[in-house]
Amino acid sequence: MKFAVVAFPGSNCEMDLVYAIEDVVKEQAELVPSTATYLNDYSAVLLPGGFSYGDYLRSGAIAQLAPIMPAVKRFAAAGKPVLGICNGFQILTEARLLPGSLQRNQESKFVCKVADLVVTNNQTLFTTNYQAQQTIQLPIAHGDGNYYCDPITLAELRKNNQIIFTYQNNPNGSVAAIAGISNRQGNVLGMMPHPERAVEAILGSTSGRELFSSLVNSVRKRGLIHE
Ligand SMILES: NC(=O)CC[C@H](N)C(=O)O
Repeated sequence: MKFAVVAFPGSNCEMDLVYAIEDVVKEQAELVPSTATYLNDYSAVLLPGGFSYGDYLRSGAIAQLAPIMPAVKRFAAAGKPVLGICNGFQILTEARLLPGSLQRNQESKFVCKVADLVVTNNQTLFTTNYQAQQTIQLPIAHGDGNYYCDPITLAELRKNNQIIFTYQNNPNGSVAAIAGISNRQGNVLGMMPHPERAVEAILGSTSGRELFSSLVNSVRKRGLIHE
């Protein structure tokens, strides 16, 4: 199975994602430049963290216009897995593949620390290897991680179990302490914490491993494998 890791100008977590896939869950990962227009050969598409286009205008606002994005939208519309981490989450909201937006942290400061999270939905393509309501530790590192959506959208997210991760100690002012959400269909996940930075004990946490192993299992079960 082959995963696409899309690199935008200013991405800085793409090699950490490649490491998590190749060295930890032992699958293939390919870096795909954001100038590409084709993603059909992949089992999943991953949008990494970083500062695409220097976060100009708003984080993710320019990246969502990159040539690769129509292919990401087609991939998502086909029900295949798309994961956006940190800046990747920001790009997915800007592209309207996920509802709401990521705004400046409440205290207007960049937050960089390990966060305690709750896996509030372990029934997604990305979370089946976690226990229900499991507490996990993942690093966060963002200036624009304050998730906002209006009350109607929040009610829908709750009703459809689209809130996948929440913070135990809300570090950025996010509505309902939301750290990660999925789309209604469950195949697109955006999260501010960095699972790819928590895949080896030496990194301080291995809580990210289950996310990648869940994704591999789901791809296998659904027959989405491209060799
Ligand atoms: N680590 C990241 O992906 C940073 C995300 C984003 N550019 C921010 O500071 O909010």
